[in-house]
Amino acid sequence: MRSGTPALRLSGASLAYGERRLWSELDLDVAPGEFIAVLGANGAGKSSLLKVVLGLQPLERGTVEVVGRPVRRGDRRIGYVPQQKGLDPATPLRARDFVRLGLDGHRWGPLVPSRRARESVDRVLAAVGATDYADSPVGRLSGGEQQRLRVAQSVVGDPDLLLADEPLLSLDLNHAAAVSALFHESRLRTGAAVVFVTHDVNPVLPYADRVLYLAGGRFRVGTPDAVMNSATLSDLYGAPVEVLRSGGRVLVAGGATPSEHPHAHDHEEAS
Ligand SMILES: Nc1ncnc2c1ncn2[C@@H]1O[C@H](COP(=O)(O)OP(=O)(O)OP(=O)(O)O)[C@@H](O)[C@H]1O
Repeated sequence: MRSGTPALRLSGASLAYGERRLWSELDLDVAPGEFIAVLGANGAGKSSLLKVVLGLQPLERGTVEVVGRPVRRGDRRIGYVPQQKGLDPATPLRARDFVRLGLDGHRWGPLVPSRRARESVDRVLAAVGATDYADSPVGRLSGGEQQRLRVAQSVVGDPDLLLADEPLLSLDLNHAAAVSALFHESRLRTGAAVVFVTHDVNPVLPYADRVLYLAGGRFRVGTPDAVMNSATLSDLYGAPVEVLRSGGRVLVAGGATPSEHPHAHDHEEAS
């Protein structure tokens, strides 16, 4: 990785499906090793943002680069945890082989046996608490067990950029904490940047350097304190939102519906 080059750079980026614009004029640099939480209501365009970075969805306007190069599909520099869906029960892979695909799934032919690869797989399996079911067929595992394997697969290849789409869904508290900590550990160890889509900021509050909050076509980006407060979110939603802090947790109250017709260029770096 070239030093000083952002792991992810979006410049003047707008995304639309037909007539419907999800967000626009998004400028965002994510530094190597940075952890950014992406929040927002259902349909705000969080998953779509990840699809843009994966080269699966073209921008309407603007540019997107991963470590200084335009995005392309199948970029091995990116680790990705897709939004949860069950694996086919008939999938014959064992858990450890599924994780191993994150190391050499792009190669044709049989997996190359190597001690280093095995150690890497064992390390991430342990980190997500999957050692006990490492040799079980993935299709027979529970949703949460499969989800932990997806997380392990995304980090095992030491990518420059980690994209995770609601990776804590259906995880119990202990495993959610382990998964958040694994992303944090990855960025410390390898300098990976982490873009973490979540409905709840609390599990990642200890790690998030910044929050990108999408709502009604607008956004705010800044430190968690700068974004997760009543004034900033009320302004973003154009309706009263109350942000409460209790015991180190952030609670967002208020049934705000983002404006369907946001003002043009209404976004800013919160400070
Ligand atoms: N390929 C597509 N074509 C047309 N519309 C799409 C497409 N993909 C997503 N959308 C729509 O764009 C909107 C944003 O979807 P997206 O999945 O990015 O939202 P999200 O913020 O991740 O939501 P959630 O929190 O529910 O996962 C949704 O209303 C969705 O129906």
